[in-house]
Amino acid sequence: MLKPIFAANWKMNHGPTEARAFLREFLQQVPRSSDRTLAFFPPALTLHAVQEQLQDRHEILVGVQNVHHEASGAFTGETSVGMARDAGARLVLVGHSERRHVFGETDEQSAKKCELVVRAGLIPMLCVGEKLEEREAGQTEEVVLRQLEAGLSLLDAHHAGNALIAYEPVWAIGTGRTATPQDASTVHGAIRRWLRERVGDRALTMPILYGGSVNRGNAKLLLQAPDIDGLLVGGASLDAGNWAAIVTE
Ligand SMILES: O=C(CO)COP(=O)(O)O
Repeated sequence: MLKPIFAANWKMNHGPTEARAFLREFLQQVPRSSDRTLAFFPPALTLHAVQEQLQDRHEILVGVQNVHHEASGAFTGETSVGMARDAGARLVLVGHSERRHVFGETDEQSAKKCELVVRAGLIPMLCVGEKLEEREAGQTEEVVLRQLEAGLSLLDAHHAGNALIAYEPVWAIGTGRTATPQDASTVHGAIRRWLRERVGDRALTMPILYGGSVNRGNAKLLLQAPDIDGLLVGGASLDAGNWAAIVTE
């Protein structure tokens, strides 16, 4: 079993002041441990405050929730991967379902983002997941593997093998409806088999995270299921005490 990764995606929550208060409380409750990896994806404007609070805890990874698919230019309101790196991010979420379905991000853009992220020396966490109607039509694997293939298409096997993958079924995100450990594990297994074709045995140690209505009641069971190597959590990561309990239980 790989060392579990607990990743908090704060989405558009927690400005710098709230983030500082969150981390003061969280760090008191969560001692350093080599048994797990922790990561935070705060909003871009909060990144600096998070880095400041984590200055003695370099083992905790910090990332951004998105970058633009071009390296620089006239893109008002956007963040480039170079800026993310300069600000201290080590990870970048790519292709999150809200980027895809609320902001219309395409597979091609996800691919370009992954390429820029890797070139900048950062690590992409590529998010994939099917919509409810796709699941009901029996298309889950087809959709997930298509997104995976497209997202990693511009990377060589070495860099693709360094990516992190997050399976987040769209119907489970923020809905209180979690995939069962068995259902999630089946999809993770399909992802791992596909990755093995693409990057060889490196796929055996590539973390595949599950996300979608993870909470204190289901986190452990999900992590016990085969091929689920970590959790990418939205709502349940917003309260310091609750998130501390999930990562330490
Ligand atoms: O989108 C998610 C994490 O990236 C999941 O969000 P929730 O945990 O709120 O369902």
